[in-house]
Amino acid sequence: MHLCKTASLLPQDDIKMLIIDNDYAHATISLFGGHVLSFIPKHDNVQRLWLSKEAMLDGQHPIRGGIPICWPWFGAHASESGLASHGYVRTQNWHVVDCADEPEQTVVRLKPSTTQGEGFEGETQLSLVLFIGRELRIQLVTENTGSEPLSYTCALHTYFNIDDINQCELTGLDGDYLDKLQDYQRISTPTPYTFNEETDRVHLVTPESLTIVSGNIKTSIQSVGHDSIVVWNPWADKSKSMQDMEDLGYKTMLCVETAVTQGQQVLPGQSHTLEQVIR
Ligand SMILES: O=P(O)(O)OC[C@H]1O[C@@H](O)[C@H](O)[C@@H](O)[C@@H]1O
Repeated sequence: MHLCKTASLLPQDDIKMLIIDNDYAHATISLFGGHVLSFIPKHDNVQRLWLSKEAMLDGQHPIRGGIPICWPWFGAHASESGLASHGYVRTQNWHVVDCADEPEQTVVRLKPSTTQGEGFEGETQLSLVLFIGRELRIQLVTENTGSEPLSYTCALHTYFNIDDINQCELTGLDGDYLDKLQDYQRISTPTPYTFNEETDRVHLVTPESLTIVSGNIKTSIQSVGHDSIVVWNPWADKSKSMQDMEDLGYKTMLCVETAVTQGQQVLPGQSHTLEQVIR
C-alpha cells in the first residue's frame, strides 16, 4: 500500500515502525502489537507517552509502555489461566490498511493479521484508527461479523509520561474502585487522588474527562465506549522484579486505561468503538 506523505516505515530492532511527522505532531507506532510508542504534539514538544528503557522490541514479547492494545480480554483470561494476560493482539503483527493526510491531522488505520486465537470464539473484524494531530485520538473498533452475539473485554492500556509519581495528581475520578491488590475490595477513591504505593485499581465509572498533573506535564484524557478506568503503577518492588522495566521506571509513568472490564456485548452485524483522546 502507498503511505501518505507524512508517514514513513522504518525498521528498529526487530520491529517495523510507522513514523508520522506532520505539522502538528510526531508519533511512532510499532506494527508489532499495533502499538503507539510515542506522541509528541509540536505546540509544546512534550512527550505524552512513557516507554520503558528496558522494553523488549524483539517482535515477540509485549512492549512495556506506549499504548498496548488489550483484546479480546483484559487482564487474566476468564477461565483459562495459562493464556496470555491482556489477550493476544498485542503480540501480533499488524498492517497499515490506509493512511491519509487531512488538513489538521494524519489518519491511519491498522489491522492485526488475525482476530482469532485460543480462548476466544468470536468472528470479528478489528481495526485501530489513529487520528494524529494536535491531539491523539485512538479508536479500537470491533465488528461482529459472525451470526452469534459477541462478548469481550478490552483496554487502551496507556502508559502516560509524568515528571514524578510522588508529585502527581489524577483528577476527574470519584466513587469507589475495586482494588486488585486487595482481592477486589471496594474502596473509596481518595481526594486528592495522589500516589505513594503500588496501585492496581478498577474504577467502575465512566468519566468523559480526566487530567494527570505532574510538574510541568499536564495531560488530558477523554474516553468513550468504556465501562471502567483502570489505574496502575507497579511501584518499586514490582518494577525491580519486572525484566522489561528499569528499577526506577515507576517514578515517571502512570497507566490510566480506558477499559471494558465487565464485558461488551455486540450483536451480529454491529460494532463497538473504544476511544481515548490524549491532549
Ligand atoms: O504486565 P502486563 O501483562 O502488561 O500487565 C500490567 C498490568 O496491567 C494492568 O492493566 C493490570 O490491572 C495489572 O494487574 C497488570 O499487572
